[in-house]
Amino acid sequence: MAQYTRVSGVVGLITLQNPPVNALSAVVRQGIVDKVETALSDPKVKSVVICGQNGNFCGGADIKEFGTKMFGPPLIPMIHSIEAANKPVVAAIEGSALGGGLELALGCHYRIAHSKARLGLPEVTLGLLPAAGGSQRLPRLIGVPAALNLITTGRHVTAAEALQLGIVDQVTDHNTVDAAVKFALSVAGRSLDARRISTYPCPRPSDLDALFEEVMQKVRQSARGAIAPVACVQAVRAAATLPYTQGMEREKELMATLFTSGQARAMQYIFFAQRAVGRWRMPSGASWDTSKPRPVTKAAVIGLGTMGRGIAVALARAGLSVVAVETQEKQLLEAKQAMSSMLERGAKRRGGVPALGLISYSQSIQAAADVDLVIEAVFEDMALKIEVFKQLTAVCKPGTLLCTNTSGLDVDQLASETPNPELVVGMHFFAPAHVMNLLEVVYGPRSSPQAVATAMQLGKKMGKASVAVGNCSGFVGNRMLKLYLEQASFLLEEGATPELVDRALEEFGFPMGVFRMSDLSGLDVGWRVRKAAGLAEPGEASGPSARIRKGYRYSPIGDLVCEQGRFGQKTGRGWYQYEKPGSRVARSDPWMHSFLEQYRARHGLVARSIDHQEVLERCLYSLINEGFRILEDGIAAGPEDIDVIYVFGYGWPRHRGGPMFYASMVGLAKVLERLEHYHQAHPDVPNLQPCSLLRRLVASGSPPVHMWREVRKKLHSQL
Ligand SMILES: CCCCCC/C=C/CC(=O)SCCNC(=O)CCNC(=O)[C@H](O)C(C)(C)COP(=O)(O)OP(=O)(O)OC[C@H]1O[C@@H](n2cnc3c(N)ncnc32)[C@H](O)[C@@H]1OP(=O)(O)O
Repeated sequence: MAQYTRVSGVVGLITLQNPPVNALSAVVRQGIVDKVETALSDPKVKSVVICGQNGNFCGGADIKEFGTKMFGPPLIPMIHSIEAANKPVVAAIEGSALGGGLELALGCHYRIAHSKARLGLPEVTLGLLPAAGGSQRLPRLIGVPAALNLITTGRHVTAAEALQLGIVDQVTDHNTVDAAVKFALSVAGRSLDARRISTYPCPRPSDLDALFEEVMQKVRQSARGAIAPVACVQAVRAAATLPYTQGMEREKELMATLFTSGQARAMQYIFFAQRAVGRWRMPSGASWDTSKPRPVTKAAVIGLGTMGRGIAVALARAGLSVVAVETQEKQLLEAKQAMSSMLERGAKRRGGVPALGLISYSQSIQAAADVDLVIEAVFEDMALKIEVFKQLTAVCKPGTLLCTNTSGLDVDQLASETPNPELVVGMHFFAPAHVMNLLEVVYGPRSSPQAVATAMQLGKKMGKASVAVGNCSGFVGNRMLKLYLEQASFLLEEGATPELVDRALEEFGFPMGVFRMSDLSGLDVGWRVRKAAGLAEPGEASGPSARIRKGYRYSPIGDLVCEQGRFGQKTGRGWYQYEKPGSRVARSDPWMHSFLEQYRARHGLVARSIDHQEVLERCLYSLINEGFRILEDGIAAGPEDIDVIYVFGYGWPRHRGGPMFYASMVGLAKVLERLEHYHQAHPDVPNLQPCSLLRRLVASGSPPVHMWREVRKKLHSQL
């Protein structure tokens, strides 16, 4: 709803009231329509200010209303009537003005923003476009190139940038509503002819066609099959080439296609999933609302390899004091230099001052004596980590939380080596840790809820989607990835090439196919893990037994490639060839093709034709099947947790909503049928056997994702 008061005698003040972000729900829209009418018809009122309750202007349309029958006055005529008003209307922007919120402000005649406010048209991130006139007004106000940038990326701008771009008229450090009221008094009675953005001609750059062609090409490339960014470009083009009313028609037409699309549903699902994972729950019943995090102002990072450096930088950027420890002098100096330039580059890109002063460097673990929390980031070796934890236990003040950055080692085992296992949690960061926005917080049976709450809050503070997961080999992300990688190798044995597999996955929307991705991360990493697990065996054994380990089908192809010293980009050779070690452009490698032919010949395998559909079904459905097992085991609390992990950490295309949401879109019965089919064709691959939770869901009529938890609960109660 909206509240109306008269202030300073002649200013009508309309306050949007819909906590927490004043989203434009039906009642809020009705409130605005009514209160604007009241203000305009009150002869005492000379000008109007629109603001939001609790220091937040407006977070846009109410996303919860999408996909339901819409009631209440529509946004477009509501904004038009504000713009057409014969009294000046000033938007007082505090907190955020996003999506429909900014569109509402663009319908006002003036905009005053607080210096800490954020503005943007993020509809593209929800699979939509700014369809309440935003795609038509913004280019008229700030020009086509700047509007294209904001609308196609959905990025939020600061008040300072908004002022520079011309989106707002004034920025204040003081009370924004007071400033807006003062401003409204100063413009009362002035002509509004030059203040209605919809009447502005759209500035047309001379090379309009070339500009749109270039932007469209760029957008198509980065959108990877997402339709909203393309529609955003088309809508801005309409603003630049058509009169306003026709542009609005085009905006409406484009929005109609997006609004009901599966992509919009997927992206809106991820929006809410990202927030839902913050409401974590452990199998013990402990949860986010009953567990209070501890304050953390000072943290230590032990080990300054690639991961440790990224973690320390991310902590400093979040405003924490960081003690960075590396025992080797040479490595410490190198790390210091690298971390300083990471901070400087980041500050240059984002604006602001690099947080160099927040990090102190030391060769001694003693420096961690007074910190609130330690993140150990030494080499992935259990014995080494146990030793470091022993030292930390001796050095740190009582109650210090001990976190291990590991991508798969047993957090419980490590915890059991310390006198206070309740203080131990895993923090699985993704490389590069100062860039990637995902964190798996791994709890063991003895981790205290407070330790989990603290790690989750710290992750959030670092700007990462943080997901609490149980302890098991590979946790959630890597446990599922293992099956995806395994199927990709089997496909090579059966006749595919790395190029074919990668093309299918990239057309699906992954930024990189599995083989290009493996080349980037380094093939030796997985090889080391397989050797440690007793899977990788040296040599070129042939015959069926050479492809069986522990009774199941195993593909040694990756091990053989590593035996050739081909570790991916860093050695200039992997599944592809590169111009030189460290180069990034993957080129098809004839060596690999003849290696695969020889391999198949040696093992008596006959290559067959494999299409994209099979690649997707085998790689993705096996990964999804493991996702169901993870749910069944209670390692992830719900499908949203898995989907957030995959979208934020593994490049799963956001417009497909994450693997579990994707499975529901494909149809659980279809996923089950295809898994059964592939399991029959490959009985030596037990992982293809459909998981019982999937069967149970199909038997329950394939309920939507948000109801899966109920089915799982019933399944558990019957066990
Ligand atoms: C066919 C024609 C139809 C025309 C339809 C017109 C379309 C208009 C386009 C739009 O306006 S689409 C919406 C655009 N707005 C956004 O994308 C903003 C989304 N929100 C955010 O980015 C953030 O929430 C925030 C505003 C920056 C605040 O961030 P903060 O970290 O402070 O809080 P959160 O935890 O994110 O959110 C708190 C709480 O509020 C819920 N919420 C936020 N925004 C909306 C919204 N626009 N609609 C409904 N609910 C919203 C959020 O889900 C959280 O609640 P929860 O219960 O914890 O999930």
